[in-house]
This record gives sequence, C-alpha cells and structure tokens, in this order.
Amino acid sequence: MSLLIKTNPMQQQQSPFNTNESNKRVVLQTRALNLWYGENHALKNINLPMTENEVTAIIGPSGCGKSTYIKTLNRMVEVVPNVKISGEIQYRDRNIFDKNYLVEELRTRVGMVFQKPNPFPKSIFENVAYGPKIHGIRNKKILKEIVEKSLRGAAIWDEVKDRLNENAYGLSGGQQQRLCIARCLAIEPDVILMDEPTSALDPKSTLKVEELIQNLKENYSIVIVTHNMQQAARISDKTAFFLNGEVVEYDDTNIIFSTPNDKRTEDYITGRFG
Ligand SMILES: Nc1ncnc2c1ncn2[C@@H]1O[C@H](COP(=O)(O)OP(=O)(O)OP(=O)(O)O)[C@@H](O)[C@H]1O
Repeated sequence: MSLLIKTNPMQQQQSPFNTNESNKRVVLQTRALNLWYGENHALKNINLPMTENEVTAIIGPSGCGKSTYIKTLNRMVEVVPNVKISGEIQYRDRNIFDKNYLVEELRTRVGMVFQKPNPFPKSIFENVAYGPKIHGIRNKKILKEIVEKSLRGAAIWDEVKDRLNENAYGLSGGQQQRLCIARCLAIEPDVILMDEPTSALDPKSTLKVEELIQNLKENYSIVIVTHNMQQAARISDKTAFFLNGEVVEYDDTNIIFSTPNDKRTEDYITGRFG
C-alpha cells in the first residue's frame, strides 16, 4: 500500500510495524484523563503513552484539544480559572497531580517551548542563564558552561557566540526559537513539550528546527503539537490523532500516515476535513 504522506525512511527502519517495542520506555503515561473548562468537556478519557527518546506528534483539527493536552502534561493548563481535571498522568514513577509533587519540580523535568518565540528582553546570555540562576547557580564559570552547552545543543552557538551580550530581540525569528529551545535545555529537562514550535517560522528556519528536534531526541523525549502533516510525518516516531477532545488513533507515525485504522484519521491526513 502506498504511503498517504511520505514519512522519514529512517524511522520506518527503526520501528517498522508496531508501537509495542519492549526496548522503548514510557516516560509519560496518561490514564483516563478528562479535563473541563467550566462546562466545556475539552479532553475525554485520554489514554496515551509517551515513549522515551522519541518524538510524539499530536495532530488534529483546530479546537480538538491538542494544546490543552500538551499543557496538561506540565500542569500549565491549571493557570486557567475553572479548569477541572480527573484521571492520572504518570511521569516516570510519579503521579504529576500528587500533592507532594511540586509543580516547579515537574516543570524542570518537563520543559516547554511555545508557538511564538518568546525570548526575554535581555541579552542572549541572560536568556539562557535565567533558569539556572533561578535554581541557585551563581558561579560565573559554571553559568558560562551551561550557556555554551545549551546553545550548542540548540544548534545556534556558532551563530551567536560572538554576540552573547546583545539583546535577544536582535535575532531572527528562527534564531529566537532556537534560543528558546536553548533556554529550555539549560534547565536540563527530561521531556520537551513543543506547541507548534515552527508555525511562526519561515521554511528555512522550520527546517533547522526540525533537524534540531531530530537530534534532540537522542537525549530527550519530545512531544510536539503540529498542524503540519508533512512535519509530523517527517520528524515524529509516534502520532496521536485527536478529534473533539478524544484520541481517535495512536500508532507508529508511518502507520498513521500509510494505513490508518480509523476512517476519520485517513480523512484528516488526506485533507478531507480540518
Ligand atoms: N483558556 C481556555 N478557557 C476556556 N476554554 C478553552 C481555553 N483554551 C481552550 N479552550 C477550549 O478547549 C477546547 C480545546 O482547545 P485547544 O486550544 O486545546 O485546541 P487545539 O486543538 O490546540 O486548537 P488549535 O489547533 O486551534 O490551537 C476548545 O473548545 C477551546 O475553545
């Protein structure tokens, strides 16, 4: 059967047929998750694993709950008034809703990169050093090392190494997004959540960030919300298709984009709706 959307052949080689590879550990496990904004039942009985050192794409039409779900994974969604949540999300061996699990602690492990690059109005250096400083690191030499390592990790070091003291607003949009990824790496997360990280970028910057995501999965587990089907097919290992607050289908990306189980998935990825 021919592929509906071209997927990355490397990923097909790594995980040819199924999602139940015993060698992949689950880093975040969602069980029976429901979320309401007031009366609006936005997430309905979500059960999803997020696998270690893989990219999981969350796809689906506007308003289906993608952003809500990803923001639930690091409890950002709870800043919205009148949010009610039931169910469980396990990060490694802990329930993230456990009263004894501090939100700040969770967010150092589960970092987030937003749709629009949002650097602070500070120097490039200070943007990256900000998180470590908040965590009490004051030693200049250590901070310098963290900043360099994080900028290298976000594939932007060579472009900014001679202008670390310049304001981050002077960078291009694509550079700003990679800087925000560096800022996220500086707190040494385990999981990186990305909410449409390339939607505000031009095609060239998008490609750079996509390449970066592919490299980052060696050391991190990544969850990415994207409206871009080609992007999901290119860079993710697993894909979850959301519709009306429910997960219609979750599987290896090459299966979702070639032989999906559910007609609604096929209709969506072939552009029949959404
Ligand atoms: N802060 C909020 N307060 C109340 N309702 C909200 C809030 N954010 C989202 N919703 C509602 O929750 C549902 C899911 O929205 P969400 O933003 O998660 O969808 P999405 O799939 O990310 O959409 P898009 O692709 O357009 O970003 C929608 O009905 C939306 O109106």
